[in-house]
Amino acid sequence: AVRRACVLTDSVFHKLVKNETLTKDDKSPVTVGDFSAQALINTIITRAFPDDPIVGEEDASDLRVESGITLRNRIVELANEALTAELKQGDDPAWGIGPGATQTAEQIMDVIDRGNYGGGPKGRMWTLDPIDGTKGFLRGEQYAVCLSLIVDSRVELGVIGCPNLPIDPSNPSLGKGSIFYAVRGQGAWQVPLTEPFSSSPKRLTIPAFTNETLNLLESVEKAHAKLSFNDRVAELLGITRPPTRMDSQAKYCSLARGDGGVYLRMPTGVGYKEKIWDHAPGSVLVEEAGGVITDSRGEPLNFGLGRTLGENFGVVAAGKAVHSRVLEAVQKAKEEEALAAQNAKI
Ligand SMILES: Nc1ncnc2c1ncn2[C@@H]1O[C@H](COP(=O)(O)O)[C@@H](OP(=O)(O)O)[C@H]1O
Ligand SMILES: [Mg+2]
Ligand SMILES: [Mg+2]
Ligand SMILES: [Mg+2]
Repeated sequence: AVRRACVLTDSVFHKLVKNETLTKDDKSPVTVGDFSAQALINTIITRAFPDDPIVGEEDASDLRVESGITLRNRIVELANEALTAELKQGDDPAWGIGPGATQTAEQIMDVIDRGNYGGGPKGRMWTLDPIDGTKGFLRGEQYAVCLSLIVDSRVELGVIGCPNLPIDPSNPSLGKGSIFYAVRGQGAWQVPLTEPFSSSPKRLTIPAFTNETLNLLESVEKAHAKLSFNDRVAELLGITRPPTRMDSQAKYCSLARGDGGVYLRMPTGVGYKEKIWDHAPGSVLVEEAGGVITDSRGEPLNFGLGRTLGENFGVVAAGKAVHSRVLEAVQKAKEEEALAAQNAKI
């Protein structure tokens, strides 16, 4: 499902025109690529696991009204193109894909809305972010197709497709496009996007870092994370390498294979709650690569609270040894901030 969605989103990027993007209520963008990829993946999950609910980022309400007709028609066309594309290794026609698997507009809208599940502490559920890092996607930079399976609040499986991420940053000639995946207890792995089943998977482990090699992975978008706080944490840790900024859960993939040493995402203070689909796949990937992921207090992320992670204390992910040092630096930077705020009041 993730491979097929990556092919879809990559082709949408090359065909995207200006009026194919909507601005959601929270001012964030969503494109025909996000909607059609959610239709595609929800179709496959629904056919393969009919009883499983899905917590998906997008919903079809804006497409069901008069003003959404042009966008809806385009999404139906793109979703059907992706659904009916020829079967590849690993595909099963029972999943509603392959030549002839066309759906009506009504079916496409309904299957997008299979992502409306509210989440919660008990039972099986999938999380889907059809395009994570939509802003990166629109810039032609990093984005990711992100899927996870949660059972009783615990992430058991994470799959992250990164069409624009170099396969090996130290060897650019290998090109771009990988799928990263982890099954709880079975390790973290990387396979090429083009041939995910016929190549031998590469096992990922977070390497040891020194102060000279350590660096931060952070958002490109200033509205998504408090980057000035990251700078102070880096300073406290004695980090000299500049941070690596990239959109999406490609940051978790980069962390899992050692391209960067710490993923730090602190709230910007506008009351935004982090969404479970933005962290569930990445969290199991990092843990299976030998890392630790918590909020900025050192508490585990709770995937059983609903569609969000609840009150926002940020996210800290790193290798085991580095993680405890980062938490200390984060506490120190928070204390400094509180002190400065107090002094400002006086
Ligand atoms: N104010 C905010 N604070 C933190 N995250 C935010 C935010 N507004 C939007 N986001 C989330 O940030 C995600 C992208 O993260 P990153 O900056 O790491 O690329 C978005 O995912 P989508 O692009 O799937 O909507 C969105 O869910
Ligand atoms: Mg979005
Ligand atoms: Mg997202
Ligand atoms: Mg998204």
